[in-house]
Amino acid sequence: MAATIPLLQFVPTKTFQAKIHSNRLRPTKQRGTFGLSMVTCSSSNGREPDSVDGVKSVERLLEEKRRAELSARIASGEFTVEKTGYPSQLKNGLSKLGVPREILDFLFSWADAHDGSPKIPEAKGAIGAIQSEAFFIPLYELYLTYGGIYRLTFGPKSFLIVSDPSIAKHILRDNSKAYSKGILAEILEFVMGKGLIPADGEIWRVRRRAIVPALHQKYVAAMINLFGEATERLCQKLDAAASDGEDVEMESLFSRLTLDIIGKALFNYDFDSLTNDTGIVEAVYTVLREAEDRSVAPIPVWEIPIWKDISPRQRKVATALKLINTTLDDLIAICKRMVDEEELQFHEEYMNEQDPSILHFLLASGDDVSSKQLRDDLMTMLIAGHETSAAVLTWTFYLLSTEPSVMSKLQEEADSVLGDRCPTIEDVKKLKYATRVINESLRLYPQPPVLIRRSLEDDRLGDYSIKRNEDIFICIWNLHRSPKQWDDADKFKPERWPLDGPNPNETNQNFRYLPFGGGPRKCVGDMFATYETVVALAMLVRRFNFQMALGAPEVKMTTGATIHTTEGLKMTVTRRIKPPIVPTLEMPTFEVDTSVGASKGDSLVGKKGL
Ligand code: HEM
Repeated sequence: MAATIPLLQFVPTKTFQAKIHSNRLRPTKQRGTFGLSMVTCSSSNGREPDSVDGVKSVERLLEEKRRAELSARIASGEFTVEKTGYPSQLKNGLSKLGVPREILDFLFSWADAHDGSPKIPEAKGAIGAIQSEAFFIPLYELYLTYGGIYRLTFGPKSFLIVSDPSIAKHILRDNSKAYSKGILAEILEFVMGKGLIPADGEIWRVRRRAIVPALHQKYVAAMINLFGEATERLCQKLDAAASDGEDVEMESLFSRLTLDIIGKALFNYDFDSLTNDTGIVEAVYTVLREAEDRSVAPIPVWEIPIWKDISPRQRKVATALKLINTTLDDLIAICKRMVDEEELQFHEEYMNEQDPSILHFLLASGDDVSSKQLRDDLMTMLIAGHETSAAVLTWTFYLLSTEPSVMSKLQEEADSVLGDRCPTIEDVKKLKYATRVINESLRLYPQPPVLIRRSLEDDRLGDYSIKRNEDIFICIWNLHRSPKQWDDADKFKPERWPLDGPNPNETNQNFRYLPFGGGPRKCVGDMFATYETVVALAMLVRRFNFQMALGAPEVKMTTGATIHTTEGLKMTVTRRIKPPIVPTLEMPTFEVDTSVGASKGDSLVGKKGL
């Protein structure tokens, strides 16, 4: 099944850049991950020599021309299938299975006669002719032409692309029982098993009911300290880089930051990946990359039994998985012993102060589940809560590098709310602008950019009838960037979310904004992730200035489960000359740590004098 996804590796037009983002998004020829896409966003942060601008504007003109040509080709119907493809495909499929032609003719003529509904607009798969490889960019182009639902057909395979809020609401919330995770579950099975993300049906219901209570308010509040401590470790790394005048690659640092956080938060394990790159950390990355690569492989060779034994890569994956599983089994065993020795009084907001992890909560709650299922759930949350948050931070810092005025406002807020302290839950609630920056970053760079579903029964989507077994992509990228839904859709504008308004979510935005999905399968870690990214953002910007590094490679976008960069986010980090801090009554005093150099004030983080 994974082999179907690379078929989607088509298009992005170079011309798309001006449309999508004022910072010149541009496609690349590099391979995408998770079958999705790749574009580049050149990000020089205004530091390119002037002469380059002339070349860029010629390039831009050429790209606009190419884009106009693409639009004209779409409009001319070149990619449009005249007749609905589904019944004929189904008919052919059944015919190949041996169903007699006469019966099929009778059935399909009856169905046609009784199906008064219009046919879903269809784009056919000669799309490779457009010559490009990014995924959601052409999906966006086609959305502008075909509207909120259209079918994309590649040879024998077809997908419904949904970019309409009310249809998204129907699939995700109103009729969610009629949809499964489809392809996604198939791709992720080897690593997540029957964990919460791929699981469907009864297993999902039972596991969701067990896991959601673990992320209660008291737990999330306790995590704020963990976010602060982990970010402080990152600050120390950046401080050293600032002293040495070395540029830093922020994407990999964010990936490590969030891995360290999620390891502690889930099973009280310190990956310490900010300083350590071997063993279990390497194993986690091996497995993650494999999951992404499988989704774009043309042939699912890993399903050939002998391949597992002879392919060095597959052997490495198997070894990595074994190490992770053994580590998780050990952690589960250790935690079980702790719970057995504990004087347990389990209640709704139960939390063990020494080990506030989700694993501890689950075991203490008497969660009656096999170690394998527990492992699947932990692995699922490890992946779900790691790359997503890292990607949010990466793209937020990229966006900030393009809008210095937003950065200044953010720093002002961080200075006045946090001073030199490690954030508390009350602080985080006051970091309203930082929260809006994260909300807006998630609008422009949704992680993941598409949600995958498969229909389990016939249904109606808007004006259209669909049959069971349709593979569906709910294109959050399109929803979040639709000019129908947003003013200045491509502009990074945290101000679009009023500071005194509610936190934007799928409900109050009527499903045009879905950073954490919606309906029963909505992310269980939304609050956790929001606080995590707000804490990291505020702590980093109060202490450092960030600029795209001089001569850094263009920031190019490639999508896996989340949107990655292709060559990292290389930045120059400098310590801020700090403004005076005006103490407030709530603010504790601090001991001065004179052991640290130029940013002495910042080294006080977490050292409360009172
Ligand atoms: C900024 C960070 C995050 C983003 C953008 C994000 C986004 C999402 C989205 C869009 C979904 C819905 C998927 C779908 O409907 O197909 C989802 C599901 C999920 N997320 Fe997150 N997530 C984030 C962080 C986390 C964290 C930190 C955790 C765990 C602590 C987590 C655990 C999960 C789980 C378990 C599901 C599956 C829920 C279910 O199917 O019942 N996520 N996430």
